Amino acid sequence: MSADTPGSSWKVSLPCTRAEAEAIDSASDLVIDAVLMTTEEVEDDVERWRLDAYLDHAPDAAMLATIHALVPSASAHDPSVERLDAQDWVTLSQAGLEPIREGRFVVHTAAHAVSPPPGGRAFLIEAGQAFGTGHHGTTSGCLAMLDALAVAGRRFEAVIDVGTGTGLLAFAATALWPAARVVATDIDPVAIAVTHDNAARNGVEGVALYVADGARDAAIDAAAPFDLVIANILAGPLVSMAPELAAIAAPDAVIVLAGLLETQREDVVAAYAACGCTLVGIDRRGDWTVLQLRGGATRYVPEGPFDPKGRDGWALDL
Ligand SMILES: C[S@@+](CC[C@H](N)C(=O)[O-])C[C@H]1O[C@@H](n2cnc3c(N)ncnc32)[C@H](O)[C@@H]1O
Repeated sequence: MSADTPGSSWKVSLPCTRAEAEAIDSASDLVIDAVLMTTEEVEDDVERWRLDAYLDHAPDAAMLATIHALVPSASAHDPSVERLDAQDWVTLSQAGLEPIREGRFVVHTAAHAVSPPPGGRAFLIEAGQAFGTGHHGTTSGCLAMLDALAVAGRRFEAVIDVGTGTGLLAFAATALWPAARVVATDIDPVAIAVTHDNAARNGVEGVALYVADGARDAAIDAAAPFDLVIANILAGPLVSMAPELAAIAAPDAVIVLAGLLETQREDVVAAYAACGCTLVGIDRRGDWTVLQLRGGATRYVPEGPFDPKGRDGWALDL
């Protein structure tokens, strides 16, 4: 869909559950001719979310059915369809995205440009085809954890951000540890293209970008080991990737994991413990939990064949 055509646009809205919103936000294979935005409608009621689909054409019955199919819990609701006259739908879809501040970082859209705090760093990240504007607790929790590591005086030489989305966490790593080699990967080629554009837009240089499923990739192997491994994906893929992420971690590496609910923490921690990693810290953001682990004293060597179970992520019942 052309993202830069001002003029009439349409908004289709339906209620949804948090699980549906997370699935939509995280889906890497969703093909739909609309920009999808999910919003928590009622603070303190995690189940009441809303899906807004922005289109640059009037939705036909097939498009309405496609949008409806994304939120089965709303099967009894008629979608609200609103025509937004002579406005730029991209700006509209981002109108609610206020800048977020986390540690020394501020993340903003062009519609809400802000200056960085003193000694801080601002990143311009537009909402669009990749996940990671900083508004989600998993991303902001990772930003906070990275900032806290720097405040504590930790230094890293080689950093990898697996499942980079918009590239934001990789960019934060380059700001905190300018001398580090930084690698950012995603299974979704669109996310890597978005990260490439975001790097240019933010003057970030030197981040090596790879399209890869997890860490089983020759280019990642060649760049390993990493003394900081970041992965904000989802609990299912994180569990299934434990051996490969542990294997690319240097001895005593810091591993930051997010995308898991607090209720999934035990399963994720157990999967990494089986690969020699120890839990050293957590940051709770509502129902979401960010983990900080330490890699084993020696580099982990995976046993057995690669097990892709759980790669579908959000559908996995942990
Ligand atoms: C929840 S988003 C996080 C994006 C960003 N890192 C952030 O913190 O905002 C998860 C990202 O992981 C990517 N992803 C999902 N499965 C993956 C896999 N098996 N290997 C690599 N990336 C994956 C998705 O395409 C998506 O961009």
